Amino acid sequence: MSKEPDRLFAQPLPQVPDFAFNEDVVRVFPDMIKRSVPGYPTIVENLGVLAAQFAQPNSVLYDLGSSLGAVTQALRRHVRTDGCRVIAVDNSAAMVERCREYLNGQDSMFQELLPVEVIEGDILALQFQPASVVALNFTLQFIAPDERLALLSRIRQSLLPGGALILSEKLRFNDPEEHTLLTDLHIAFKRANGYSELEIAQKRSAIENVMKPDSLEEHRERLLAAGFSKVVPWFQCLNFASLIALP
Ligand SMILES: Nc1ncnc2c1ncn2[C@@H]1O[C@H](C[S@+](CC[C@H]([NH3+])C(=O)[O-])CC(=O)[O-])[C@@H](O)[C@H]1O
Ligand SMILES: O=C(O)C(=O)Cc1ccccc1
Repeated sequence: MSKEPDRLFAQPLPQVPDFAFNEDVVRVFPDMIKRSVPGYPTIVENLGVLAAQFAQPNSVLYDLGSSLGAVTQALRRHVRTDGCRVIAVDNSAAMVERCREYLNGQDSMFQELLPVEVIEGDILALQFQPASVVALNFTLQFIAPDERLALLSRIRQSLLPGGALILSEKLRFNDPEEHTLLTDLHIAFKRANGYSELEIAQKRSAIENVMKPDSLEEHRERLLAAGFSKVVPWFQCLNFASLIALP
């Protein structure tokens, strides 16, 4: 994994452009996500453990919005179920290119890993195959809000009995006091990880047009509307959470 530190927003920018998953972001992404998302390493590692409980023989495990394939690597490390394969999908060409390199690296270091296919494409246009695990690890928040229900409904339709969707997201909170407290604590987390006030402010303005978090209640309602029968939060650290949704 690239060890390059994230300094993308360290210098004052005359105008902060909208955040995009381009080559500059790809270069620093492992550092950026670890220093920006409290609990990220715990979520990724445990996603593999969870997936192993839901994986069904001869089915697909999807990693949607796979970025550099951290979730895909965890799935391949933990799932041993017969006939499973991983399909990782991302619409950033720069992410997909580097993801394939990292997965080749994983293949050369470990034996008996699940087969994997990395697709460069829009998850909104994907034809889903029968799946036992679908991971949306901090991806749904980048999908246009009016597309989210239809996507979750298609995922629900593709899920096999015994399978699960694992959905991780940044949350907003309807209670203003709770929202402010957890947002301030998230800023303190970023500061503690070496980000300056300028970096925090410029990153915030870069993502505010492209990343639209929902509340836990909105997630639950929409997942039920999409046909899921049960929604179980299994992790929360500050304003970041991960949910298990059962078909
Ligand atoms: N419509 C779309 N179709 C496909 N990919 C998309 C789309 N929209 C956004 N993406 C992709 O979703 C990913 C979101 S990052 C996921 C982290 C990863 N899951 C991880 O566990 O390391 C989250 C973050 O950076 O906060 C990016 O790679 C986008 O290109
Ligand atoms: O950086 C932030 O404040 C975030 O909310 C998370 C994030 C992490 C990586 C890319 C975009 C957003």
